[in-house]
Amino acid sequence: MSRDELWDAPAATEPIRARVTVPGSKSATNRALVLAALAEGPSTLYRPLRSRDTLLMAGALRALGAEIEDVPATAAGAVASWLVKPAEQLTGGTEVDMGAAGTVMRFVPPIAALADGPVRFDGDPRSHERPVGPLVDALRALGAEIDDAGHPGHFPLTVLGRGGLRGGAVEIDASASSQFVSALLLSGARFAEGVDVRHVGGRLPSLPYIAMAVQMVREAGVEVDDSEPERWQVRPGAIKPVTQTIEPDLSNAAPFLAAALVTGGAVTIADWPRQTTQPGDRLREILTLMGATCEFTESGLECRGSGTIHGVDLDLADEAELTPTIAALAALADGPSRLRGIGHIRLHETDRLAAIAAEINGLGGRVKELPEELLIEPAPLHGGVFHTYEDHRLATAGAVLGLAVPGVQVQDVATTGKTLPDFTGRWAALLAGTDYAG
Ligand SMILES: O=C(O)C1=C[C@@H](OP(=O)(O)O)[C@@H](O)[C@H](O)C1
Ligand SMILES: C=C(OP(=O)(O)O)C(=O)O
Repeated sequence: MSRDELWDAPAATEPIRARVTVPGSKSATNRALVLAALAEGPSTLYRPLRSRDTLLMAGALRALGAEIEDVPATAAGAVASWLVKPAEQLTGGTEVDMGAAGTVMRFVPPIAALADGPVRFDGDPRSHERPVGPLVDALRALGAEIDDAGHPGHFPLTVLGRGGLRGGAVEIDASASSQFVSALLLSGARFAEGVDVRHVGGRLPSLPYIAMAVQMVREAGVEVDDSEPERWQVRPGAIKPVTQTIEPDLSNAAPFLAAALVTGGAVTIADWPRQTTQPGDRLREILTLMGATCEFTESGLECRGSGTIHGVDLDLADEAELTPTIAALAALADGPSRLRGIGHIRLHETDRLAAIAAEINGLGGRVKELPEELLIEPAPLHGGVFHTYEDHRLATAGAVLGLAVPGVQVQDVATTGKTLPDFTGRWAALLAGTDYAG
């Protein structure tokens, strides 16, 4: 499918009633892959996400010497898995394609410092714009050698692996991306002195994702002290192999649950974890504020729409990747909304504040973009092309609007493959109320 291709987003003719199984969490899959590649023996990940971002992570770790075997699901009911065998010694003299995956861009350079030769990092044009400078500075302070002479503090760059890293105490301004902190925590046990990271600077976004890194590193037998706010101390030591099942991606559940609100229907997301560090868990609260009733059932989380969507005033700094879906719902609400604390998503796959405002307004909406917020007034919307800027979450937001607004055409819907394989097939099953057959 070419990037210019337009997908006719289906309008719903009746309330949607469906049960949806969303694929595994991108963030958990890529953290688990990293830890498995650094562990002292083989690990198994059940139900990993297989999408562009996780295949790029697997490719990066293979380039550094890890073996990753993809074991498909069987007709007899065994779930799909990835078997990861770490390398005896991480190998340099290689290149890593990062695509536009923030997790690959931030989590892999610290690993490359442990390799036995240079590792060159490059990716999609957007990877040259997304921030990495504070992580480069931190890695240098921890003993790494990095050649970023072409465009200091940006990709493409080369990490000159020396087979190990001193580590120790470091200050980092992670206000542009929490992934800088997660990156240091995931590899820190393998640095000679471990790592003692302090965030200094503006507001740190996406805190639940740092909590996810802390939890997964601890599950791998590593000692982490996070008792002080904005400071994380990782003790040096072995990373234990872990056998684990990856949770469904709750951020990717957002557009499917939104369909219940838009159509006054009921959507159940299968296997929603009762306890999780995923920021998407806050959807239960957010969608309730927007007028839905959300409750756990035997099969997962069910959200029922009332037929009316309420406007909301929300600080979304911790779960900012939900913004495109929430903004789409807000554009269809009965009153104005204010989405705050989201300035850093200008540095995501695209400038999301600018893109959301331009595309909803292109359909007749009234969205005002402030430096760190969106103000959204409901307005009668009409059909038209919804551009997506190689941003998977813009594409799914266009699909949500299309349920209520006939004639919405989503450009480059295939960009959803960054984190969600076969989105259009899953969306068709949602509208039909049938199980997604794959
Ligand atoms: O660590 C992670 O897995 C993520 C952290 C967040 O990044 P930022 O802190 O850059 O927003 C989030 O938006 C991204 O989708 C995944
Ligand atoms: C910001 C996102 O991704 P990345 O991991 O590339 O930062 C996202 O998935 O919304």
